[in-house]
Amino acid sequence: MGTSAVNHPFAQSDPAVTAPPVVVARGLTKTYDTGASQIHALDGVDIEFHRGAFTAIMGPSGSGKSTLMHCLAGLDTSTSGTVHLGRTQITGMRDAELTRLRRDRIGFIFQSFNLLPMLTARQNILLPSQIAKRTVDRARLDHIVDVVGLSERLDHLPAKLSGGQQQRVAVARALLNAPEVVYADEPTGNLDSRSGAEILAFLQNSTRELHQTIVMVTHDPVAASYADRVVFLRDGRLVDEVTDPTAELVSARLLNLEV
Ligand SMILES: Nc1ncnc2c1ncn2[C@@H]1O[C@H](COP(=O)(O)OP(=O)(O)OP(=O)(O)O)[C@@H](O)[C@H]1O
Repeated sequence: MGTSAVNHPFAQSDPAVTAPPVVVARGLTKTYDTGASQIHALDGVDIEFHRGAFTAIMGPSGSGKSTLMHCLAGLDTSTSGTVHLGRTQITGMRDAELTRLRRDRIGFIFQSFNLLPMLTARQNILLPSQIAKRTVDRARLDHIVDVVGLSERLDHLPAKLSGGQQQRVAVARALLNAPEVVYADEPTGNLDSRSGAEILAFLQNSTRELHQTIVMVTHDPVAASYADRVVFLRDGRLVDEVTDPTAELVSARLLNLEV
């Protein structure tokens, strides 16, 4: 009797391998024309992100990490190539459509938290759902707030919260709507190492428990080690990839790219 890939126990249990891709980019390029010369910020990137997988994007400064994330998330337009979110091709969409798509289907976590200072933690978490006139899943809200340890602080303004607590609010806000993908741009860049580790553990748990798909840009090999997979960019091209990374392995691969 033959064994098919579908029946393989590891293939079935590894979401990074078996789940259909949530985000697919093909032949993605982004060229800046500076007059005297052209900068190829992205130079033909093909990449997929699968449901429930936590992926880190790394690479030397100027390698194209932010450009890639912005093009994937519909925050920037590519010069050529395609990006799909599920069955939806987002390249070529008009601004208004992109705004709706980002609001309804994508979660964002930024280095600088991006909370509204006049709103409490609870109001910040609920704001995107209110703007989108979405019914809030109360059980999911309670679960997420509980997991990130914000239950006692929901009525605080951001100014009364530590950086780590503010980022937990941003994580809860990003996860509440169960978006198809969460993009995190240096989410621990402004945090001390303990708060950073907590945030990364929450992100990691959300992929395991809630099957959340997360794509994170980071400079930090320790942060990247929380991911299932690390992809490396150099000069706008994908040049390396590691699964089940350790901080040491990621550091060594990065060092290779910088020489
Ligand atoms: N608006 C722009 N005009 C011209 N060149 C740009 C522009 N934005 C980015 N670039 C160039 O595109 C390339 C990729 O930039 P990008 O910010 O994506 O890199 P990065 O890997 O995120 O860098 P860092 O780690 O320093 O944040 C760099 O050479 C950068 O100088």
